Amino acid sequence: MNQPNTLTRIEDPAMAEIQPQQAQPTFSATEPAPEGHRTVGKITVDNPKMSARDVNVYYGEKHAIKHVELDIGTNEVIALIGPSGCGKSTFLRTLNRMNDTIDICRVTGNISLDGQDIYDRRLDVVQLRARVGMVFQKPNPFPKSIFDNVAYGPKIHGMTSSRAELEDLVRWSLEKAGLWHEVKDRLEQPGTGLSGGQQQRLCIARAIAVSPEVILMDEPCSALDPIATAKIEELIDELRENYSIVIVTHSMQQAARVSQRTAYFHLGDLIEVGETEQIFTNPEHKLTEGYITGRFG
Ligand SMILES: Nc1ncnc2c1ncn2[C@@H]1O[C@H](COP(=O)(O)OP(=O)(O)OP(=O)(O)O)[C@@H](O)[C@H]1O
Repeated sequence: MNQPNTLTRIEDPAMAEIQPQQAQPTFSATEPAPEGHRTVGKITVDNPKMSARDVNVYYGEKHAIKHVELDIGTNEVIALIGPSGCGKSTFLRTLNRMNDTIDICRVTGNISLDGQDIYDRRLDVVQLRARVGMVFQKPNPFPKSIFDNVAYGPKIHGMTSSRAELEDLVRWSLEKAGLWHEVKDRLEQPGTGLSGGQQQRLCIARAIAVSPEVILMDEPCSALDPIATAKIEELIDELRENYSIVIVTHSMQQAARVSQRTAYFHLGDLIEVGETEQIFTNPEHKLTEGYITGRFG
């Protein structure tokens, strides 16, 4: 799908030569896309895990997400990028109904997980959030031991039938999150006593312990130093084998390192989506280009 062409068609070949220079969008970094704007690039994938169609989010009168259409592929990492306030986190939160917790927030449109409408009233939101887990910007371990942080979800969901099974699951999750060797001798100590990077990996272990299919990450490295960030990025790459991952990031380098597809948001519109390499080397839309070249944002 292409953006609406703002130019009149130029048939004269001599004129066509100057067309690229004239091909400026009618909108700027501070203006919303015009009514009827359509996302540039391919919003669909061959093997979607989740699909968002005509998704709108309102906070009271504020229209924060506008007619967004996007597939989340199976076993892919997709990065959501864009200037502050463009709606990345809002869109991310629609994917596991975290917005339900905000009174003034209203979501319209359709979001499905394996073809099932996640906004269906009969759907159990607790189950949904186990299938679509979330890792937040600031590591937020429970005020419990390292073991209990990970064991909590499996216990509530009745996932294990014996202490030994639970211990195996906790170990597996910590191994998957790349934390086991650092904590195996202090499982009974508080999770809050770990370093920031370790706490974030603990939160990832907690998310994967309940066997999610999708993991939403909202700027998971923004509170971490470069070494801890590198570990989380490696982990994201490994986790992709088993999960679909949607990551909001302010770091374009991070988006380029960890994701296969990138979606660029601007004032609530999904402006462009495509293969990460293409978005960063050859974006089609002027707004995407403006953002990735650092002209605004
Ligand atoms: N709880 C809320 N109540 C009212 N407005 C909100 C709320 N949360 C977000 N908004 C507004 O919705 C818009 C999108 O916000 P959102 O946090 O999704 O953007 P973002 O792209 O994730 O920004 P940032 O990169 O700064 O985190 C902004 O204008 C914001 O002020």
